[in-house]
Amino acid sequence: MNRIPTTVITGFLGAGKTTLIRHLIANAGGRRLALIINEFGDVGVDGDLVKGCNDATCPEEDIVELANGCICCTVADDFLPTMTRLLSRPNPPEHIIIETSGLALPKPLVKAFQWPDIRTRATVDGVIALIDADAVAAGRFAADEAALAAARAADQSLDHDSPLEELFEDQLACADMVVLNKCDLVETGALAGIEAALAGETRAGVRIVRADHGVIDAAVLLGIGAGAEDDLDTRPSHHDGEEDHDHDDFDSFVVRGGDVADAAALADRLGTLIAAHDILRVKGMIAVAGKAARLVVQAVGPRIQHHFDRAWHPGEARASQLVVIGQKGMDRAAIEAGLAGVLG
Ligand SMILES: Nc1nc2c(ncn2[C@@H]2O[C@H](COP(=O)(O)OP(=O)(O)OP(=O)(O)O)[C@@H](O)[C@H]2O)c(=O)[nH]1
Repeated sequence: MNRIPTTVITGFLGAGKTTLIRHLIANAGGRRLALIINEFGDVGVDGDLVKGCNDATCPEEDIVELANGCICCTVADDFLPTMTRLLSRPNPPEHIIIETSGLALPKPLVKAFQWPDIRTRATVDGVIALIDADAVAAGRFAADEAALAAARAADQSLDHDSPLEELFEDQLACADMVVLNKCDLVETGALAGIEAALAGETRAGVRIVRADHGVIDAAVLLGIGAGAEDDLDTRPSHHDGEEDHDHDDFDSFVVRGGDVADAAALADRLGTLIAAHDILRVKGMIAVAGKAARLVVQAVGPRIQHHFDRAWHPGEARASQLVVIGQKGMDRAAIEAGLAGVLG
């Protein structure tokens, strides 16, 4: 029986997973795709952005959102039933793409493909780890050795690396292919050094491919034929042997508002708040006063981008909402207060 190939796209918050998937859908070479999109925050922004593509290769009914928690922790409750439903359709997709949340560990998801109900009908064609070249160059995943030493001194039982570093390593160690994305933001001369460092974290023989805006040929990404669920032992994780893991090191909340009078002032305020607080990622949709289109706002680390993506649909409530994801303990009240003045 032919098993449906499934590609798992992993990568830290804001690495460019949704951007890559949008390009893949638009250039799928006629393959009928289904998409499972997982997000850490309560509001599904990525699903909305991908549905906005309106591409016949991946119609809206073939896009399933699993918001509200990382897929690695909701495997049994959310992922397995969703996958079973997709596989049981009278006309199942030819290839399934799963976008994990930026904080998800890929290994528990791959392991789910060993479940009896799934393993006869689907296989993991490949795990693709997206790496934000700009963030690596800025040292955002490197451990803050001084802070770690201080934390260990305060708590003798602390034996793990920084949460960001551990996630980064887990995602790389599970990969069949690494995409070094956002190369446009880094000096070309620095890329070879980044690649050499990444190669030290991957399994032997894993290819590293450079990209801007996730532009990679579908033939490179799909059809790897890895069968990743069959060689999990070669994919080490910091959480091997643990019954359970959590994402306690990270937190997220949603800030809502109405029509925003001044989008530039909002971006400025976001920049100030990101610099002052432990914010890792902000994304959402904004209603701008006097504009028929909605503004998509994206912040990855200190870099903030915004663009109008489409007109508000008739009957759709004009509303502004931003998902904020950061390190545990970020000052939510101060961030909310900071945004309140500019969020309408
Ligand atoms: N300059 C540049 N920006 C990029 C590139 N790829 C993605 N971006 C931008 O980075 C931001 C985040 O991209 P997404 O595709 O949403 O990242 P993601 O990995 O899906 O984010 P999460 O789902 O929140 O983890 C967006 O503003 C993108 O436009 C790239 O290669 N170069």
